[in-house]
Amino acid sequence: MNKTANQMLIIFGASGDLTARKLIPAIYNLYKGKHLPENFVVLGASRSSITDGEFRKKVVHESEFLKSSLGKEDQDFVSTFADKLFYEDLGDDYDTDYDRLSKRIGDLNNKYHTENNYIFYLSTPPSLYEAIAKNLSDKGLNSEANGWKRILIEKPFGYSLQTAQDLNKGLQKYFKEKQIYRIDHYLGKETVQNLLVTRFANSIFEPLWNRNYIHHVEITNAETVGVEKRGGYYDKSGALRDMFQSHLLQIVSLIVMEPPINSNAEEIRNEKVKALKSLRIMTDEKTLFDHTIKGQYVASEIDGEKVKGYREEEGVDANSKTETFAAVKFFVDNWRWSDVPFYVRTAKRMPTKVTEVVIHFKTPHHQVFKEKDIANKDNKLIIRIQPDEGILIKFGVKVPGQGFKVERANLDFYYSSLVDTNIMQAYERLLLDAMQGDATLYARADEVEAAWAFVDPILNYWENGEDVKTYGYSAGAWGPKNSDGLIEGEYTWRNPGPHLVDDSGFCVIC
Ligand SMILES: NC(=O)C1=CN([C@@H]2O[C@H](COP(=O)(O)OP(=O)(O)OC[C@H]3O[C@@H](n4cnc5c(N)ncnc54)[C@H](OP(=O)(O)O)[C@@H]3O)[C@@H](O)[C@H]2O)C=CC1
Ligand SMILES: O=C1O[C@H](COP(=O)(O)O)[C@@H](O)[C@H](O)[C@H]1O
Repeated sequence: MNKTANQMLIIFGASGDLTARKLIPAIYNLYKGKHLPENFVVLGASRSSITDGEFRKKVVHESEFLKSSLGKEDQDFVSTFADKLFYEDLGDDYDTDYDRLSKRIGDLNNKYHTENNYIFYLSTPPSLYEAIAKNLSDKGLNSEANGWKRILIEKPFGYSLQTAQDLNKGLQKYFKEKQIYRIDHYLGKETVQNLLVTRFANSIFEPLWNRNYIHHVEITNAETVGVEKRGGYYDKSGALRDMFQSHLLQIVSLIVMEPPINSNAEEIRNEKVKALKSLRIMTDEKTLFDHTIKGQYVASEIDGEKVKGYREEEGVDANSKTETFAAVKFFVDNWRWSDVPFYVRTAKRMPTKVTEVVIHFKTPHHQVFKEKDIANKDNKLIIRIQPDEGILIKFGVKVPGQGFKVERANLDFYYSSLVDTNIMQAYERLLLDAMQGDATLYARADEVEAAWAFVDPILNYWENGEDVKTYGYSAGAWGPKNSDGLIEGEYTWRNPGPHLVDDSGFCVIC
């Protein structure tokens, strides 16, 4: 295991949702699991005027997010952990505020011997990232002359290719690329990382991992929740920016990439960038019309309870055309993947929470046994990212008895069946990696830009195209009805669902 140096974590946006919901619980679990260095403190910063004690009360002692994961035995840990947390408020006058912040960092560093090693975690609105980086630089807090300095930013990394490039340039004025960590929490999920191991630590999959044997690739990311309290943010973002550009294209890059020469961060990221650059960019309106589907959930009942439509959600425009469902078909222009379609969909308010990758293998080129249903005849490798993390292989077996009737059987592996395995949550894993200076699971500037280059034309078309429609789907259904037709031939999504709205045709809501 790598050694974690003594250090300080400075969280900007410490009074916000992400800090309370994800960051502090993750740091607490690292503390409890003895992964933190001996000398470690957290300094929270934001404009809210609160004391160290009030901060500790909010994010530790009275935190509903921490409470839910605490057992009786945790009480001792909780108070010693809380003692490691501090808070400094920032007003709107950056000069004096950052002077004060800089002095506080220095004082804590001297008192708690954190050896001038600092991680600045920016959990603020993204519009502040560059300004914060500049302020830190103005105070010399980016200098590695004495101790290392890392800056960690949350998605979204831009709103388009242009804004992502501007953000990258803006940050790189003040921090070197190797100091910048762009967090994509899907890369912190064990099963996403396991995509690399499944492919490159086995000799049974990789020989088949190409156009000769794979018919198509299907990726589904479904959530049961709606936009919850993030309507204001989401309405300006939509599913394509919120999930597809980041998390889902990261998964795609791990499926598409060539084997890296070793597991070094730069080698893996070089291959991921090549993979993202090989996605065929869709430019003409006909292809964009045929290969993309945009949907939005409408009011419905789930288990007897009324559920709001997207347009009724707080913070959402009553005439919004923002998509809560996005499905895209695309191709990868390289030797390995030529002509293999990829189908990727993501949505909120679906019947179940699931993220999975399905590799559909081609059916045998000569039919020895007569099987009827082609969709059930193909071998499938299903990588369950969440929940029930694991891998399922579907293959044909003979039904006992006369003749050769073939049925699908399952070879099913569940991560939970591994003994003594404590699966770290994504934020724990990623924070620990950043603390140890391992950027393998962080997105590099060129990866982010390559993903935007693919997504930009779809967004432009969805926002400005003449024939674009936003199709309705009932909250709790598997998306708009016409999304079933996106997958060609005799195939469909692995879990096609009931289409509660207008089952006979399309329900267009714009
Ligand atoms: N919440 C989530 O689930 C996810 C969030 N993210 C990203 O994480 C980041 C934070 O999100 P979230 O916590 O939800 O947002 P919130 O709106 O809940 O929190 C934003 C924080 O930024 C602080 N802030 C605002 N202006 C300033 C300023 N000028 N200087 C310092 N601090 C400031 C706010 O505190 P104050 O008003 O006291 O200054 C608050 O603490 C965003 O970039 C978001 O996109 C990414 C994935 C998921
Ligand atoms: O980044 C985001 O991810 C969550 C889904 O994360 P998961 O780990 O629960 O799958 C999504 O709800 C949110 O809209 C998005 O910003």
